Amino acid sequence: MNNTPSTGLFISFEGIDGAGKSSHIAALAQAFKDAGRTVTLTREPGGTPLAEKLRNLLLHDAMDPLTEALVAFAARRDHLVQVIEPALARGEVVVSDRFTDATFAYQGAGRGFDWEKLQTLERMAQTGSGSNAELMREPDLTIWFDLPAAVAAERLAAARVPDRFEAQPQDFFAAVASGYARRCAAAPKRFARIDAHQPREAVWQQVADVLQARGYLQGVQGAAA
Ligand SMILES: Nc1ncnc2c1ncn2[C@@H]1O[C@H](COP(=O)(O)OP(=O)(O)OP(=O)(O)O)[C@@H](O)[C@H]1O
Ligand SMILES: Cc1cn([C@H]2C[C@H](O)[C@@H](COP(=O)(O)O)O2)c(=O)[nH]c1=O
Repeated sequence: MNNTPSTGLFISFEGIDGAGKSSHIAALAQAFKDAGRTVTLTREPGGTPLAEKLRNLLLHDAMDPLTEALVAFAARRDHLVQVIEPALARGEVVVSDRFTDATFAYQGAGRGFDWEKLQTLERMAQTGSGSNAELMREPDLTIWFDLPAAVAAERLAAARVPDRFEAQPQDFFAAVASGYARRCAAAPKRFARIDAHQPREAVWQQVADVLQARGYLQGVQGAAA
């Protein structure tokens, strides 16, 4: 079946490390494919060869908060120009594991970097990346997995060796979560808050309900693995 519409759809997933986004992102991408859509599944920082190199620096090399923000936005600009805008122009669904809200949450609320300067960088990096020079590209929908920092820490302790961010103390993640809450309050139409402190099936049901309520996907089946 090829019912690809002429306009694309851009969905980002956000949340503190360990909030449980990963398996649901894959399941959502599959649900769109089952509905006949072409999906570009991507992530930030990353998504292009250059941005993946910048990701490696961001996750493993010590740097000050402004440098972190500049690296994140440099990676984002390349990702937008090389991958996201072309996919949206082809009418695809772009599903990204994190986007700009992560920079506000981690570098802004987490590291304490100036919120207004981040807004300036956001406008610079996300304007004129596609065919419409005036447009500041933002996701059509941001699915925010809200989970207490203490619960995320328990989940991650059992899961994997931490990178530079995952090794931060719980206070840092509580601050990051407050950054997401601030972005959500500023853009309530774009954001959908998911209560991620639930069993996987219940979390998936919330994601499916959001997609259905917004008319992006009907009759979504199947819980995330
Ligand atoms: N609803 C859930 N209940 C309990 N454990 C969960 C749930 N969802 C995910 N987990 C577990 O928590 C850990 C972190 O999940 P996951 O890697 O999906 O998080 P994430 O948000 O993608 O994290 P990151 O952004 O750091 O990559 C994994 O071990 C996963 O199996
Ligand atoms: C986009 C973005 C990400 N980060 C942080 C958030 C996470 O700790 C890592 C990415 O790891 P993940 O396992 O792929 O979630 O990077 C950041 O600090 N700033 C950003 O803009």
